[in-house]
Amino acid sequence: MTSEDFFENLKHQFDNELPFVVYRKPNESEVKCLLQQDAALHTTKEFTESGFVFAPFDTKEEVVLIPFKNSIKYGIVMSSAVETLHNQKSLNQVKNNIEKQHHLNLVDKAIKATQSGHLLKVIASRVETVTLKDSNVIGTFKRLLNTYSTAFVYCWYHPKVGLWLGASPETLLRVEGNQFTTMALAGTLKDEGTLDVEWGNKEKDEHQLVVDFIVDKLHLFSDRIKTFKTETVRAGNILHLKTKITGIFKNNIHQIITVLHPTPAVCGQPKELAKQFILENENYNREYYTGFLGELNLKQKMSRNSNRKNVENNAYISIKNVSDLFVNLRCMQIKNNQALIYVGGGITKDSVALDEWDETVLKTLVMKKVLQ
Ligand SMILES: C=C(O[C@@H]1C=C(C(=O)O)C=C[C@H]1O)C(=O)O
Repeated sequence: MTSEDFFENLKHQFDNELPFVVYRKPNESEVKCLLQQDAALHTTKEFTESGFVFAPFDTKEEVVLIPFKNSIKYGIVMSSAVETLHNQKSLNQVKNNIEKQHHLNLVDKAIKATQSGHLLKVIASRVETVTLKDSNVIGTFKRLLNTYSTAFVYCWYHPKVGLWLGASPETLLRVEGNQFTTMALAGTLKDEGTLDVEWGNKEKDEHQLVVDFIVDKLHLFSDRIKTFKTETVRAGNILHLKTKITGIFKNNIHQIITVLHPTPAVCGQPKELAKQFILENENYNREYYTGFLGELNLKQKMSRNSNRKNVENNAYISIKNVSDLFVNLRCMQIKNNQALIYVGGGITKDSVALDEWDETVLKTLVMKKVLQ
Protein backbone atom coordinates (compact mmCIF):
# COMPACT_ATOMS: atom_id res chain seq x y z
CA MET A 1 0.00 0.00 0.00
CA THR A 2 1.31 3.46 -0.83
CA SER A 3 1.30 6.17 1.81
CA GLU A 4 -1.22 8.07 -0.32
CA ASP A 5 -3.66 5.12 -0.19
CA PHE A 6 -3.02 4.72 3.51
CA PHE A 7 -3.94 8.32 4.32
CA GLU A 8 -6.81 8.26 1.82
CA ASN A 9 -8.32 5.28 3.71
CA LEU A 10 -8.03 7.20 6.96
CA LYS A 11 -9.70 10.24 5.49
CA HIS A 12 -12.51 8.07 4.18
CA GLN A 13 -12.99 6.51 7.63
CA PHE A 14 -13.06 9.96 9.26
CA ASP A 15 -15.48 11.37 6.66
CA ASN A 16 -17.75 8.37 7.34
CA GLU A 17 -17.62 9.12 11.07
CA LEU A 18 -16.21 5.72 11.97
CA PRO A 19 -13.74 5.20 14.84
CA PHE A 20 -10.04 4.82 14.09
CA VAL A 21 -6.59 5.23 15.51
CA VAL A 22 -3.37 5.84 13.62
CA TYR A 23 -0.05 5.85 15.43
CA ARG A 24 3.70 5.42 15.33
CA LYS A 25 5.76 4.22 18.28
CA PRO A 26 8.88 6.10 19.43
CA ASN A 27 11.87 5.73 17.09
CA GLU A 28 10.01 3.35 14.76
CA SER A 29 9.26 3.80 11.08
CA GLU A 30 6.01 1.85 10.84
CA VAL A 31 2.79 3.82 11.03
CA LYS A 32 -0.11 1.57 12.00
CA CYS A 33 -3.83 2.14 11.90
CA LEU A 34 -6.94 0.40 13.13
CA LEU A 35 -10.19 1.16 11.36
CA GLN A 36 -13.20 0.04 13.38
CA GLN A 37 -15.92 -1.41 11.19
CA ASP A 38 -18.87 -0.09 13.20
CA ALA A 39 -19.58 3.10 15.13
CA ALA A 40 -20.25 1.33 18.46
CA LEU A 41 -18.57 2.49 21.65
CA HIS A 42 -16.64 -0.51 22.95
CA THR A 43 -15.19 -0.33 26.44
CA THR A 44 -13.01 -2.47 28.67
CA LYS A 45 -12.95 -2.97 32.42
CA GLU A 46 -10.66 -5.94 32.92
CA PHE A 47 -8.10 -5.25 30.17
CA THR A 48 -8.38 -8.82 28.89
CA GLU A 49 -9.42 -7.94 25.31
CA SER A 50 -7.10 -7.30 22.38
CA GLY A 51 -7.27 -3.85 20.90
CA PHE A 52 -6.27 -0.23 21.26
CA VAL A 53 -7.27 1.37 24.57
CA PHE A 54 -7.98 5.04 25.21
CA ALA A 55 -8.33 5.72 28.92
CA PRO A 56 -9.27 8.97 30.68
CA PHE A 57 -7.45 10.56 33.62
CA ASP A 58 -10.32 9.81 35.99
CA THR A 59 -10.37 6.08 36.73
CA LYS A 60 -14.09 6.26 37.48
CA GLU A 61 -14.78 6.97 33.80
CA GLU A 62 -14.99 4.34 31.04
CA VAL A 63 -11.95 3.11 29.10
CA VAL A 64 -12.68 3.07 25.37
CA LEU A 65 -11.43 0.18 23.25
CA ILE A 66 -11.06 -0.21 19.50
CA PRO A 67 -11.15 -4.02 19.39
CA PHE A 68 -8.82 -5.78 16.96
CA LYS A 69 -11.55 -8.19 16.03
CA ASN A 70 -13.92 -5.50 14.74
CA SER A 71 -11.24 -3.60 12.87
CA ILE A 72 -9.17 -3.55 9.74
CA LYS A 73 -5.45 -3.15 10.42
CA TYR A 74 -2.93 -1.56 8.09
CA GLY A 75 0.66 -0.59 8.49
CA ILE A 76 3.06 1.30 6.28
CA VAL A 77 6.73 1.90 6.70
CA MET A 78 7.66 5.51 6.25
CA SER A 79 11.41 5.84 6.27
CA SER A 80 11.57 9.39 4.94
CA ALA A 81 9.53 12.37 5.92
CA VAL A 82 5.96 12.50 4.65
CA GLU A 83 5.34 15.37 2.33
CA THR A 84 3.73 18.21 4.23
CA LEU A 85 3.52 21.92 4.18
CA HIS A 86 5.38 22.73 7.32
CA ASN A 87 4.46 25.81 9.18
CA GLN A 88 7.57 26.76 11.10
CA LYS A 89 6.20 29.80 12.81
CA SER A 90 4.40 28.67 15.91
CA LEU A 91 0.98 30.00 16.74
CA ASN A 92 2.27 31.88 19.71
CA GLN A 93 -0.67 34.07 20.42
CA VAL A 94 -0.61 36.82 22.94
CA LYS A 95 -1.54 35.13 26.18
CA ASN A 96 -4.83 35.90 27.66
CA ASN A 97 -4.12 37.55 30.99
CA ILE A 98 -7.19 36.09 32.63
CA GLU A 99 -6.02 32.61 31.66
CA LYS A 100 -2.58 33.33 33.07
CA GLN A 101 -3.93 34.72 36.31
CA HIS A 102 -6.22 31.75 36.69
CA HIS A 103 -3.31 29.33 36.34
CA LEU A 104 -1.11 31.34 38.71
CA ASN A 105 -3.90 31.19 41.32
CA LEU A 106 -4.20 27.44 40.88
CA VAL A 107 -0.42 26.97 41.23
CA ASP A 108 -0.32 29.24 44.31
CA LYS A 109 -3.03 27.15 45.90
CA ALA A 110 -1.15 23.96 45.02
CA ILE A 111 2.10 25.34 46.49
CA LYS A 112 0.30 26.24 49.72
CA ALA A 113 -1.28 22.78 49.88
CA THR A 114 2.14 21.11 49.49
CA GLN A 115 3.64 23.38 52.14
CA SER A 116 1.01 22.87 54.78
CA GLY A 117 -0.48 19.41 54.56
CA HIS A 118 0.21 15.83 53.59
CA LEU A 119 0.30 16.57 49.88
CA LEU A 120 3.90 16.21 48.57
CA LYS A 121 3.26 16.89 44.90
CA VAL A 122 0.32 17.73 42.65
CA ILE A 123 0.09 18.35 38.92
CA ALA A 124 -1.61 21.63 38.07
CA SER A 125 -2.84 21.75 34.50
CA ARG A 126 -4.85 23.89 32.14
CA VAL A 127 -6.33 23.82 28.66
CA GLU A 128 -5.55 26.47 26.04
CA THR A 129 -7.75 27.02 23.00
CA VAL A 130 -6.37 27.90 19.58
CA THR A 131 -8.62 28.69 16.62
CA LEU A 132 -7.57 26.77 13.52
CA LYS A 133 -7.37 28.17 10.01
CA ASP A 134 -6.87 24.74 8.54
CA SER A 135 -9.12 21.85 9.52
CA ASN A 136 -7.14 19.16 7.67
CA VAL A 137 -6.64 16.68 10.50
CA ILE A 138 -4.65 14.18 8.46
CA GLY A 139 -2.29 17.01 7.44
CA THR A 140 -1.80 17.90 11.10
CA PHE A 141 -1.08 14.26 11.92
CA LYS A 142 1.53 14.08 9.12
CA ARG A 143 3.26 17.12 10.57
CA LEU A 144 3.30 15.43 13.97
CA LEU A 145 4.96 12.40 12.38
CA ASN A 146 7.59 14.57 10.74
CA THR A 147 8.29 16.65 13.80
CA TYR A 148 8.46 14.15 16.67
CA SER A 149 10.29 10.95 15.73
CA THR A 150 11.12 9.97 19.32
CA ALA A 151 7.56 10.33 20.63
CA PHE A 152 4.47 8.13 20.50
CA VAL A 153 2.60 10.04 17.79
CA TYR A 154 -1.10 9.39 17.34
CA CYS A 155 -4.45 10.54 16.06
CA TRP A 156 -7.50 8.91 17.67
CA TYR A 157 -11.12 9.38 16.71
CA HIS A 158 -14.46 8.13 17.90
CA PRO A 159 -17.68 9.86 16.78
CA LYS A 160 -19.15 9.45 20.29
CA VAL A 161 -16.03 10.66 22.12
CA GLY A 162 -14.03 13.06 20.00
CA LEU A 163 -10.82 13.63 18.08
CA TRP A 164 -7.44 13.67 19.81
CA LEU A 165 -3.87 14.01 18.58
CA GLY A 166 -0.59 13.95 20.44
CA ALA A 167 3.11 13.21 20.65
CA SER A 168 3.74 11.59 24.02
CA PRO A 169 7.25 11.22 25.46
CA GLU A 170 6.08 8.97 28.32
CA THR A 171 5.61 5.19 28.53
CA LEU A 172 3.05 4.08 31.08
CA LEU A 173 3.73 0.37 30.67
CA ARG A 174 5.18 -2.03 28.14
CA VAL A 175 4.50 -5.71 28.72
CA GLU A 176 5.98 -8.66 26.83
CA GLY A 177 4.83 -11.95 28.32
CA ASN A 178 5.60 -11.50 32.01
CA GLN A 179 8.28 -8.83 31.58
CA PHE A 180 7.42 -5.19 31.92
CA THR A 181 9.07 -1.83 31.37
CA THR A 182 7.87 1.47 32.72
CA MET A 183 9.43 4.86 33.36
CA ALA A 184 9.42 7.81 35.70
CA LEU A 185 9.38 10.97 33.61
CA ALA A 186 9.27 14.15 35.66
CA GLY A 187 11.33 17.30 35.88
CA THR A 188 11.25 19.79 33.02
CA LEU A 189 13.68 22.31 31.51
CA LYS A 190 13.71 24.27 28.28
CA ASP A 191 15.98 22.65 25.69
CA GLU A 192 18.80 25.11 25.01
CA GLY A 193 20.63 22.70 22.69
CA THR A 194 22.53 20.51 25.16
CA LEU A 195 21.70 17.48 27.30
CA ASP A 196 24.49 18.43 29.65
CA VAL A 197 22.39 20.43 32.09
CA GLU A 198 22.41 21.01 35.83
CA TRP A 199 19.08 19.96 37.39
CA GLY A 200 17.85 21.84 40.46
CA ASN A 201 16.78 20.17 43.69
CA LYS A 202 13.10 20.84 43.01
CA GLU A 203 13.27 18.81 39.79
CA LYS A 204 15.43 16.06 41.29
CA ASP A 205 13.09 15.71 44.28
CA GLU A 206 9.89 15.62 42.24
CA HIS A 207 11.49 13.07 39.93
CA GLN A 208 12.62 10.85 42.80
CA LEU A 209 9.12 10.92 44.22
CA VAL A 210 7.82 9.35 41.01
CA VAL A 211 10.58 6.71 40.96
CA ASP A 212 9.92 5.78 44.60
CA PHE A 213 6.17 5.53 44.04
CA ILE A 214 6.51 3.27 41.00
CA VAL A 215 9.10 0.97 42.59
CA ASP A 216 7.15 0.79 45.82
CA LYS A 217 3.88 -0.13 44.09
CA LEU A 218 5.45 -2.61 41.69
CA HIS A 219 7.08 -4.50 44.55
CA LEU A 220 3.59 -5.70 45.47
CA PHE A 221 3.28 -7.61 42.19
CA SER A 222 6.73 -8.15 40.79
CA ASP A 223 10.13 -9.69 41.12
CA ARG A 224 13.52 -8.59 39.94
CA ILE A 225 12.69 -4.90 39.71
CA LYS A 226 15.57 -3.01 38.17
CA THR A 227 15.89 0.76 38.30
CA PHE A 228 18.19 2.20 35.65
CA LYS A 229 20.35 5.30 35.91
CA THR A 230 18.39 8.56 35.66
CA GLU A 231 19.12 10.38 32.41
CA THR A 232 18.27 13.66 30.70
CA VAL A 233 16.12 13.15 27.60
CA ARG A 234 14.81 15.47 24.91
CA ALA A 235 11.10 15.71 24.04
CA GLY A 236 10.56 18.31 21.32
CA ASN A 237 11.63 21.68 22.73
CA ILE A 238 11.84 20.29 26.27
CA LEU A 239 14.21 18.27 28.47
CA HIS A 240 13.05 15.80 31.09
CA LEU A 241 14.57 13.59 33.75
CA LYS A 242 13.81 9.96 32.95
CA THR A 243 14.37 6.73 34.87
CA LYS A 244 13.61 3.40 33.24
CA ILE A 245 12.25 0.65 35.49
CA THR A 246 11.88 -3.03 34.50
CA GLY A 247 10.76 -6.24 36.17
CA ILE A 248 8.90 -9.54 36.00
CA PHE A 249 5.30 -9.57 37.15
CA LYS A 250 3.33 -12.31 38.80
CA ASN A 251 -0.20 -11.00 38.32
CA ASN A 252 -2.16 -9.62 35.39
CA ILE A 253 -1.77 -6.36 33.49
CA HIS A 254 -4.98 -4.98 34.97
CA GLN A 255 -3.50 -4.92 38.46
CA ILE A 256 -0.35 -3.15 37.33
CA ILE A 257 -2.31 -0.52 35.41
CA THR A 258 -4.55 0.01 38.44
CA VAL A 259 -1.64 0.72 40.76
CA LEU A 260 0.34 2.81 38.27
CA HIS A 261 -2.29 5.02 36.70
CA PRO A 262 -2.33 7.93 37.30
CA THR A 263 1.30 8.11 38.42
CA PRO A 264 2.70 11.04 40.46
CA ALA A 265 4.15 12.32 37.16
CA VAL A 266 0.66 13.39 36.06
CA CYS A 267 -1.43 13.35 39.26
CA GLY A 268 0.67 13.70 42.42
CA GLN A 269 1.56 12.07 45.68
CA PRO A 270 -0.19 10.75 47.72
CA LYS A 271 -2.36 9.80 44.78
CA GLU A 272 -5.85 10.13 46.28
CA LEU A 273 -5.12 13.46 47.94
CA ALA A 274 -3.63 14.84 44.72
CA LYS A 275 -6.56 13.59 42.67
CA GLN A 276 -8.99 15.22 45.07
CA PHE A 277 -7.08 18.52 44.80
CA ILE A 278 -7.17 18.32 40.99
CA LEU A 279 -10.87 17.49 40.74
CA GLU A 280 -11.77 20.24 43.21
CA ASN A 281 -9.48 23.01 41.94
CA GLU A 282 -8.59 22.71 38.28
CA ASN A 283 -12.03 23.89 37.18
CA TYR A 284 -12.07 22.02 33.90
CA ASN A 285 -12.34 18.38 32.85
CA ARG A 286 -9.05 16.78 31.80
CA GLU A 287 -10.98 14.05 29.94
CA TYR A 288 -8.29 11.93 28.23
CA TYR A 289 -5.32 14.23 28.93
CA THR A 290 -3.04 12.44 31.46
CA GLY A 291 -4.97 9.26 30.76
CA PHE A 292 -3.23 6.56 28.72
CA LEU A 293 -3.50 4.91 25.35
CA GLY A 294 -1.99 2.17 23.24
CA GLU A 295 -1.96 -1.43 22.13
CA LEU A 296 -3.45 -3.95 24.53
CA ASN A 297 -2.78 -7.70 24.42
CA LEU A 298 -1.36 -7.98 20.94
CA LYS A 299 -0.47 -11.58 20.18
CA GLN A 300 3.14 -11.59 19.07
CA LYS A 301 5.31 -14.45 17.92
CA MET A 302 8.52 -14.64 19.91
CA SER A 303 11.54 -16.73 19.06
CA ARG A 304 12.63 -18.31 22.30
CA ASN A 305 16.34 -18.14 21.75
CA SER A 306 18.06 -15.83 19.36
CA ASN A 307 21.43 -17.52 19.83
CA ARG A 308 22.31 -18.61 16.30
CA LYS A 309 24.45 -21.53 17.46
CA ASN A 310 21.45 -23.07 19.12
CA VAL A 311 19.59 -24.16 16.01
CA GLU A 312 17.08 -26.41 17.78
CA ASN A 313 15.91 -23.70 20.15
CA ASN A 314 15.77 -21.22 17.31
CA ALA A 315 12.95 -23.21 15.80
CA TYR A 316 10.92 -22.86 18.97
CA ILE A 317 8.42 -20.05 18.60
CA SER A 318 6.02 -18.99 21.35
CA ILE A 319 3.10 -16.57 21.31
CA LYS A 320 3.24 -13.77 23.85
CA ASN A 321 0.84 -11.07 24.90
CA VAL A 322 2.36 -7.69 24.20
CA SER A 323 0.95 -4.38 25.42
CA ASP A 324 2.42 -0.95 24.81
CA LEU A 325 0.76 1.89 26.70
CA PHE A 326 1.69 5.58 26.75
CA VAL A 327 0.62 8.47 28.95
CA ASN A 328 -1.55 10.93 27.04
CA LEU A 329 0.63 14.06 27.21
CA ARG A 330 1.57 16.82 24.74
CA CYS A 331 -1.84 16.32 23.25
CA MET A 332 -4.85 18.22 22.00
CA GLN A 333 -8.46 17.68 21.26
CA ILE A 334 -9.90 19.14 18.03
CA LYS A 335 -13.45 20.42 18.34
CA ASN A 336 -15.36 22.75 16.02
CA ASN A 337 -12.28 24.20 14.31
CA GLN A 338 -10.52 24.74 17.59
CA ALA A 339 -7.56 22.96 19.11
CA LEU A 340 -7.79 22.45 22.86
CA ILE A 341 -4.18 22.04 24.02
CA TYR A 342 -3.68 20.42 27.42
CA VAL A 343 -0.61 21.19 29.54
CA GLY A 344 0.50 20.91 33.14
CA GLY A 345 3.43 20.56 35.49
CA GLY A 346 4.33 19.10 38.86
CA ILE A 347 3.98 21.43 41.84
CA THR A 348 5.90 20.89 45.08
CA LYS A 349 6.60 23.09 48.12
CA ASP A 350 9.61 24.54 46.24
CA SER A 351 7.74 25.60 43.09
CA VAL A 352 7.75 29.18 41.84
CA ALA A 353 4.37 30.05 40.31
CA LEU A 354 5.68 32.10 37.36
CA ASP A 355 8.17 29.36 36.41
CA GLU A 356 5.32 26.87 36.41
CA TRP A 357 3.30 29.11 34.10
CA ASP A 358 6.30 29.38 31.75
CA GLU A 359 6.64 25.59 31.76
CA THR A 360 3.06 25.18 30.58
CA VAL A 361 3.59 27.82 27.86
CA LEU A 362 6.65 25.88 26.67
CA LYS A 363 4.62 22.67 26.61
CA THR A 364 1.85 24.24 24.48
CA LEU A 365 4.46 24.87 21.75
CA VAL A 366 4.81 21.12 21.15
CA MET A 367 1.30 21.03 19.63
CA LYS A 368 1.29 24.61 18.31
CA LYS A 369 4.27 23.80 16.13
CA VAL A 370 2.15 21.49 13.97
CA LEU A 371 -0.97 23.67 13.79
CA GLN A 372 -1.80 26.03 10.96
C1 LIG B 1 1.83 16.99 32.90
C2 LIG B 1 2.69 17.06 31.90
O1 LIG B 1 3.93 16.49 31.93
C3 LIG B 1 4.36 15.71 33.04
C4 LIG B 1 4.95 16.56 34.07
C5 LIG B 1 6.31 16.82 34.06
C6 LIG B 1 6.90 17.79 35.08
O2 LIG B 1 6.17 18.26 35.93
O3 LIG B 1 8.10 18.08 35.01
C7 LIG B 1 7.16 16.17 33.16
C8 LIG B 1 6.70 15.21 32.34
C9 LIG B 1 5.34 14.68 32.49
O4 LIG B 1 5.35 13.58 33.34
C10 LIG B 1 2.34 17.72 30.61
O5 LIG B 1 3.15 17.68 29.69
O6 LIG B 1 1.24 18.28 30.49
